Amino acid sequence: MASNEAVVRIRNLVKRYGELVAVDHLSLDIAPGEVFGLLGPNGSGKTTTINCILQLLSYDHGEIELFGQPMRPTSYQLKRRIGVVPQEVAVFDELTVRENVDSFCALYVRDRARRRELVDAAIDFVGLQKFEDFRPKKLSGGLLRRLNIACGIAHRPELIIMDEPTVAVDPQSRESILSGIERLNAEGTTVIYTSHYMEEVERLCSRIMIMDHGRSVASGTADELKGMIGTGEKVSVEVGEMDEATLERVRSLPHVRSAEVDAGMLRVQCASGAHNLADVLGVLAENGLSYGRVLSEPPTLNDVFLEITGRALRDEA
Ligand SMILES: Nc1ncnc2c1ncn2[C@@H]1O[C@H](COP(=O)(O)OP(=O)(O)OP(=O)(O)O)[C@@H](O)[C@H]1O
Repeated sequence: MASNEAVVRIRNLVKRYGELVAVDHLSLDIAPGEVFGLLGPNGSGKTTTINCILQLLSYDHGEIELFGQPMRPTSYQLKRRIGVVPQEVAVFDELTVRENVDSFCALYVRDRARRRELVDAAIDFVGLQKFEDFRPKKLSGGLLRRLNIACGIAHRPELIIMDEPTVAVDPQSRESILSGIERLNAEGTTVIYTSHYMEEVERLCSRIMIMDHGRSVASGTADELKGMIGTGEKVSVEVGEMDEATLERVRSLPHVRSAEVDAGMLRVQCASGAHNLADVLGVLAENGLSYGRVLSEPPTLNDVFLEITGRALRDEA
């Protein structure tokens, strides 16, 4: 494969469940070494897209290529280059942690000595060394998710597809999962990461596609996506009391969309533009108002989703 050839290429993918169009003319290209994020609320079509890529679902229309070759249900040579971490934990209850990882790895690697090395590395990677002999039922939700990941990555795939791997995990396991993905990517692995957590996608992903109702509503880097909208930063200033006339002056600043005082904090939503924070503080100073803490938060991917679709990302989460 030429180094700049897309690892994943999708053109005009359509998947219907009866009347419902779950994926609606979706196209994307993922380059080698990217962490590509599919971000969207529940039901936006992320899992369906993944399952189409993996040929676990038949689809109505479109083309899917992996590593420059058409992906078919029988493309076993391509499938062995992919590691899948499904949304639902899929491990064998009767096997221990080590036996589980080994049995998934054995689907691709026959040599026992090599497999032992890979299984050791995968267990180390997710930090389950102390739990090697445990059966899944004895593991917490977070540890189970880590086992799910070890099973998906042990054979060292070039492309890893992770479908919401941090849903319902404790903060420690979440951090372990996220930093693990960063390490895999640093080693050159391409990753597709689906989530409805914008903070995770923003931290991990080099590019993001925001999905809604099976369609791509926007895609780009996090900065590019935020640059597409008119929403700017949220400025919060600890003011204690504030008179109505000064508040009105803040409201009349050119880039201010709304301003209100709530529990001693002045909260200002700005449109994108330069000097928003300085302008707000300038009005306070001119009117002799002293202030305490000042916080300026840039727009989030939720603001992007909200501005494009009129709904919050987590409405249905
Ligand atoms: N087997 C199925 N039969 C009918 N409708 C389905 C089926 N699977 C998914 N859907 C519907 O297709 C749409 C897309 O679902 P999908 O699971 O791909 O979304 P998602 O973004 O992955 O959401 P989630 O985070 O909940 O998994 C939803 O409206 C869902 O209800």
